[in-house]
Amino acid sequence: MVIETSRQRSAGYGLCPGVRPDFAPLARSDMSLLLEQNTLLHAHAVPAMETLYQQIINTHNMVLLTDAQGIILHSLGDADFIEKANRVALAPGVGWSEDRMGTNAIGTAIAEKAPSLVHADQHYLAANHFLTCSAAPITDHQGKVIGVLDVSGDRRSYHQHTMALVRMSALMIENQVFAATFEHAIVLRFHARPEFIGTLMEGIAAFSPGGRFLAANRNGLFQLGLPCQALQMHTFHSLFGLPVSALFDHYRTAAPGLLDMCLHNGVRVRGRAELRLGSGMHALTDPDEAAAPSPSATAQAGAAARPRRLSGLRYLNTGDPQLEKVIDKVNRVLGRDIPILIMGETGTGKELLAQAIHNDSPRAAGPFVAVNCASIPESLIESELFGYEEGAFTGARKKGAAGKILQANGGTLFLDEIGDMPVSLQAHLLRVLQERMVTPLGSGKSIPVNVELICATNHNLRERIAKGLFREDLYYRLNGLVVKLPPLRERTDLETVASKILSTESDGGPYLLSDEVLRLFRRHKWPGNFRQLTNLLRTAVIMAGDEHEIGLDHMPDDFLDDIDAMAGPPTSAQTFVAGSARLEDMELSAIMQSLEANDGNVSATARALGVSRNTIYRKLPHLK
Ligand SMILES: Nc1ncnc2c1ncn2[C@@H]1O[C@H](COP(=O)(O)OP(=O)(O)OP(=O)(O)O)[C@@H](O)[C@H]1O
Repeated sequence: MVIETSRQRSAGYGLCPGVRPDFAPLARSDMSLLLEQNTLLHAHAVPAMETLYQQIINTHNMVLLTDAQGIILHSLGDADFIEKANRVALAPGVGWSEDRMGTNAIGTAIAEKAPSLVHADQHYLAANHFLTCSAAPITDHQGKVIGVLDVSGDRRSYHQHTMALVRMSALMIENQVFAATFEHAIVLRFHARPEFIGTLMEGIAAFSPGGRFLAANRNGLFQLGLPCQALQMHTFHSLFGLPVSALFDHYRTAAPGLLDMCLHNGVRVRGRAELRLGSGMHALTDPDEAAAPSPSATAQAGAAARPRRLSGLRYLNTGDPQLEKVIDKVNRVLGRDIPILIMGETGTGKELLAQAIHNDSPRAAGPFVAVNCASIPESLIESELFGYEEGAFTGARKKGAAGKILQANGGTLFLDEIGDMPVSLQAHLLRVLQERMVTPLGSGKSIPVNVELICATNHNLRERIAKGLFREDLYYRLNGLVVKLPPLRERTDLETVASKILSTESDGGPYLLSDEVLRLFRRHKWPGNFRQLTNLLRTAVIMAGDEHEIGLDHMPDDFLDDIDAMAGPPTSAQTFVAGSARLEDMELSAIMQSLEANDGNVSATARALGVSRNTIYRKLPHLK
């Protein structure tokens, strides 16, 4: 059936079965250009072709790679089985599209976007009847054919397993091209059966650094079981049940095993992720690198694996004067072995700043190890930080474990929420910092360590000292440089920051905030600071879909509720002066009065007036 349809197409091209085919290859300069345009495909296909050729050596067959138009880019094998006059047929530069050669495995695989076997006289042109050919298309992450892998040989050499080998090799190339296409992305390899990870059967999915779904390979799509379009609305969290931050935590551990995840459809899968995010953090994107996760010409040129830094201090500087001062101070002490204490409310970016300091410091090539002192149970902090020897306590791992301090050796140790460290452990930490030696629990041996220390807290440490909850001597040991990160509500660069986050969340997509939303953002108190803003914008981008302006309709209800709850009664500056008879003015007057009667609560006002909350929000700016 496929052959028949192809033959009809061939006739439609005006080809005559008896005609001598045009085996003239491309000119050398055109060929170089073609190879350049297909660098990524060529680079990943050649090793797979060599492996494939090893399986069929001495069978009078050749392995061919073509571009998306069927022009041979690379060939392997000996053309001796072809009579002399036709030996050029399978050489680089010769085109095998259906419109030139009629029905043939390469051209037909491209036309049908499916593997194709064309044997002997199934070829449209009589001159090609001496061949038997098995071809499989190679597609990119969007399902577009980017090339064809083919095994062609003397028709007497036909073997039924050839097609399977070609398909497997094409899949291997596809997976490699897929993984290389996404730089600055999270690339997850997964399967319900852990032994299939790293094989052709694995699913591969790519996510933006903020966790937004970008693409999946064939097996990935199959396992996820959702149409491509639906997947575009998903995030790492919604598909695999884990927030992206859990990935970072997982890969910060000393010997991370496979991830254990639950797909959105309840199937348990295991996986391994590569975090190709420069040096590990993901929230900030430089405008000129904003579109990085999407496959680009540079990726095609083979630049895929080059790591790029997006998390240095300069990327944090988005124009807020308070923050600029912080960055300036930090820059002065970089690499000078002065401990830095970062103060700031939750979500103000303390950890992000710590990571940026590390990335800009001379220790950037060393590890960055973060420990959240508030989230580890008190009984475990000691072993977590200092490590333990075999048999140090019940439940200890057989071979003991290196603590976080040792893991950070040569790099930076970030102690988050240091104010919550139990007093009993503070003396131990102080000793380590002073002596620069760690003694794992249960061990008599001290090990020298060399770490740069950054601590963070959202407590007032002086108050804690006064209450006997924090040791004064440790405080003085930690506060070489104290910097305070401003809360979001005090920052003057809210708009810039929001558009950076939008750019990350939408992989550089052109999302903008509407004026109404911006006004709301400026009024909001942002108790969760950047964490809250990032989550909000992530949802808003999904809600906005193809609309590129984020409006009130894309704001989650709980955010609007928060705004309601925080709004006080309107100020006198907002009081409307009645007197004009315009309908619009009367409307505003009614809203104003109702707002006053409801203590500024927008929901109650909307209910009282029988309109939506969005309508009230839209009118608010006109109440001045
Ligand atoms: N300047 C920023 N621009 C964009 N996103 C940011 C910025 N600062 C922080 N974030 C994001 O906000 C979230 C919280 O940041 P981070 O963990 O660094 O804050 P934190 O102050 O350490 O919070 P906590 O005190 O709760 O541990 C993260 O998702 C981070 O990527």
